Amino acid sequence: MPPSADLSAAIAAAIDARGSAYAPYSGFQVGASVIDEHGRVHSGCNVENAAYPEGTCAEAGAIAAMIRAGGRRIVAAVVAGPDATPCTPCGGCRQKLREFGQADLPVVIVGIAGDRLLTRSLAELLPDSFGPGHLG
Ligand SMILES: O=c1ccn([C@H]2C[C@H](O)[C@@H](CO)O2)c(=O)[nH]1
Ligand SMILES: [Zn+2]
Repeated sequence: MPPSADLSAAIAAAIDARGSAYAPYSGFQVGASVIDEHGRVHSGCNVENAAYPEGTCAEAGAIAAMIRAGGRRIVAAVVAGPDATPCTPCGGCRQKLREFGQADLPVVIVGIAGDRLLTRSLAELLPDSFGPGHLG
């Protein structure tokens, strides 16, 4: 787990990003953030589409922002859901996190006010996963 100051900043960024979510179809606004190997925080929100399957998750936005900024490793991730039920990442996002995170990567799920609801390692969320190492 990163220092609590860094984690606090990442939680604040995820909450802030949630406020930018474009979710007119589900009404389910999500924000996410990642801390990269340099300690920098990157965030994203879900962006839905009238062609429903084209919508993207908040985690994907945060990862895209990290890559754009030159980050290549995720040391912690935060997901901020819209209610008191932990918004655990979808299967696709678990795999996206796997590309840039180790088995012990902490994924912190927070509630409306940034209260920590659940913390799971990436290995817990995605056991026996397939990753870059499989390709040599
Ligand atoms: O971890 C999650 C779970 C759901 N969503 C989005 C996708 C869709 O826009 C809406 C409802 O599934 O929430 C995320 O962004 N991240
Ligand atoms: Zn997802």
